[in-house]
Amino acid sequence: MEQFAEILLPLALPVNYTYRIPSALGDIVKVGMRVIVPLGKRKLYTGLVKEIHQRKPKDFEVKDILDAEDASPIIAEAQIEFWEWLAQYYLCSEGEVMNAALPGGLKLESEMVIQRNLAKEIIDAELSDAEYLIVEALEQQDRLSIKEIAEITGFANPLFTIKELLSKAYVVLEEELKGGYKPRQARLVKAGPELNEDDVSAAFEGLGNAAKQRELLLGFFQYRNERGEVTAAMLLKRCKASDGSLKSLEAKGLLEIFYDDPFRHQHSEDPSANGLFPLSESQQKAFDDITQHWEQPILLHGVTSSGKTEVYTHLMAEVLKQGRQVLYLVPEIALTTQLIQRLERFFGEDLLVYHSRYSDRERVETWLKLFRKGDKPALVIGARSSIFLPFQNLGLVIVDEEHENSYKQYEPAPRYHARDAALVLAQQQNAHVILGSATPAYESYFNARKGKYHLVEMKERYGAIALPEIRPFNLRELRKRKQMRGYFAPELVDEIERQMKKGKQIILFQNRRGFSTFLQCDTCGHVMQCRNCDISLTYHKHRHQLRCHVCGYNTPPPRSCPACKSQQVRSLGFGTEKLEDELQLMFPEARIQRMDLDTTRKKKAYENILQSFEDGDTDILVGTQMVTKGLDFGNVGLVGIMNADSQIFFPDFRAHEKAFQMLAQVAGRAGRKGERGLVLIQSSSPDHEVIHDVIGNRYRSGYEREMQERLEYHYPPFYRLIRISLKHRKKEVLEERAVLYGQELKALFGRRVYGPEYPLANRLRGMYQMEILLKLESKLSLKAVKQALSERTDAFQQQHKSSPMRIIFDVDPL
Ligand SMILES: Nc1ncnc2c1ncn2[C@@H]1O[C@H](COP(=O)(O)OP(=O)(O)OP(=O)(O)O)[C@@H](O)[C@H]1O
Ligand SMILES: [Zn+2]
Repeated sequence: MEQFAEILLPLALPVNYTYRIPSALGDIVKVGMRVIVPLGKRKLYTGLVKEIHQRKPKDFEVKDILDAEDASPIIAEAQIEFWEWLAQYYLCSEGEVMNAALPGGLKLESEMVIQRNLAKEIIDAELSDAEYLIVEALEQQDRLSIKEIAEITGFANPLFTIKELLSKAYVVLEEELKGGYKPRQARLVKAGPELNEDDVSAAFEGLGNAAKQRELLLGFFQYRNERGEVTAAMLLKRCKASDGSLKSLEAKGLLEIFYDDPFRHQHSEDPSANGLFPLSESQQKAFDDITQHWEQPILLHGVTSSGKTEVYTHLMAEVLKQGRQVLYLVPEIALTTQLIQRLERFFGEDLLVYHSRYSDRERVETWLKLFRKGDKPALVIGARSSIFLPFQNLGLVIVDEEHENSYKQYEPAPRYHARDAALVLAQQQNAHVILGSATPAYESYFNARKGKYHLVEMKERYGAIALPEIRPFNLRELRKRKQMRGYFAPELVDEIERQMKKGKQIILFQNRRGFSTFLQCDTCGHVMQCRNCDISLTYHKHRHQLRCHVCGYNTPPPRSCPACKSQQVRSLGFGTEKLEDELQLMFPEARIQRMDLDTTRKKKAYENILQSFEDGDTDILVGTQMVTKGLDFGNVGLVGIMNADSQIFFPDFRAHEKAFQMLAQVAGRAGRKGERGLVLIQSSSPDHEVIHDVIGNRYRSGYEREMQERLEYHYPPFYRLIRISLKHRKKEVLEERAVLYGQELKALFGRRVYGPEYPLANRLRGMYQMEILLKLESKLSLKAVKQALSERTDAFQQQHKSSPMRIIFDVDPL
């Protein structure tokens, strides 16, 4: 019976492709394994086997799988089901999901690289014409990938010819995955099949006068006695022998070279709760409540510093004890260094950390480690991409700070939300899920109120410390009365001074990086804009540059206005850089550190800034929203919010929700140990209801207000959104197409279609863009909608093939 395989290719193809499994590979190819397949005339791709079946495709000629790239699968079968869901839900191809899922080193555009074996001289008679062509090409160039060879020689499938050349030793394989990684493997030596260990003298006799080999064999026995394990490198060094001698012994069957599994040292100790902090009464209550109800997803709503982390830790220990696996998702791994160190002490070898900022090598290693654990207990702590890891016995998923936007991937597809995807992953693997936050996303809270999640609340801070006192200041009034000291209300300045005298630390929050937010000409009003984007440029003083925060374009600041040549160019608005400068002038003695994208690009930068704060070497920490994410420092007496307005008045339906979350979170960094903390908020509308809610710690009142609005204006959680971004380099083309496309969608979905409209910025990275928003009633079948949407879009693109407009779907956009 002929066998076929459905192959995932790392491309945005609408369907997966089917290939024949040639009989030579019949026993080798398995689901979850990487294979090499031809695509089009010349291209070779590495794809992943999704399914093996006997259904011969009817409407096209099937090509053969050329070779297998792995000896065994690299993903668990359960993952495929998850990938399918992601592709279907987020409207992208399974290949795109696979691309996002696999770490670079396991990626599929791998390229085998061939080199000429210079030790082997060319004997024409030994080579076929095809083989000769390749050898010749390699004489010209040191190394060639298979793809390159295909291009140079014009062979569609040079692979088999290359295999011949390999066996004839004309070429060698530099088997190198692009971006590549192979786990480090130790080359070890053990007794061979011909070695009779009961009578070793026979072996020595058999070696006759091959002195080096005798010495090597003797060395092997000695070494093995001492160490138990013999590495080839050490043995050769000790006996001053060559690899050739070792190979001769192997050829005689006396010794055998083998490669060690680098993960064999993994042993999972029985994880026990020993060493965990005992839970407080309210934590214990939450713990019990959770374990009694966790057949259902849990929403843990606990105020800042209520000690949610400790509750998670006990829950993790519980699940690990049951022999199952745990995924602990955090929005930003760099901010959890201390936590990781602590968890490492309890969970030891079972703890794995995964994050896209890690090197490829580290990520592949973690991936394979987890995969090889099979169904053994493991705890993974990681950022959003860790939902893709090959769990095979997932018992619990925790999504910490579940309201965080960083769980959403914007670019490229799949544009998934790790929290929502984690809920599905957990369901597929029959695992418990806990979403936790001091300021839950309104959608999550809505689900809890509706009974879809079980709500667990923690209303007190750990150690019964009061929530901080929060005082607002009216920027407009203070400016009018000319009382502001630079960007500071006088009380804020006084309070900073007082806190420093007390030996307390201070966090100042300004959600803009750079020096000034824009440069404007006083004479004509011209604002310096990015060349590629419809965005004003930010001035960065330390680098003396104007920079675009979207595309990275930068240029020295102009001496005069480019529009009217006036010299009166002013910088307006302020970012963290300027704040730091002003602060240093005001408090020359203060030790100030800044935490934003610009200061944390280097690998250890985050850790260093936080460590310095933790150690008390920093008095004032200035930062963007990075300082809001779950930081836990005991000595923060004061938090200052430099300007609450930009959050509150941002033109987005979630602005109030987000503003509340951000303000409440940053406020929550104050007074976590010992004394009650103080928070000062500067705003031009200090009477705004959002600020009132923050001051009074009234999560629910904002929630209820917003629910009214969302219902009325057709927003989530009552309606589901799909945002369709349309992009083109030419404005006219975009506008014309967008209108046509919009009409087609309106014919399908009627009044659920909004737009096309220009978003806040018309042009980003050199592309003009417009948006269409679909608002879908929650009772609508999302699957049917998506089906219709994909089909109509494909047809539309077919009709407008020349210079196509890019159409990007974002399901549940943020
Ligand atoms: N059972 C416990 N024993 C000792 N210390 C505890 C315990 N529970 C919590 N703490 C301490 O209380 C502080 C606050 O806890 P944690 O950081 O977990 O709060 P949180 O609920 O995650 O707050 P946030 O939402 O603000 O991040 C931490 O310093 C933590 O070490
Ligand atoms: Zn730009």
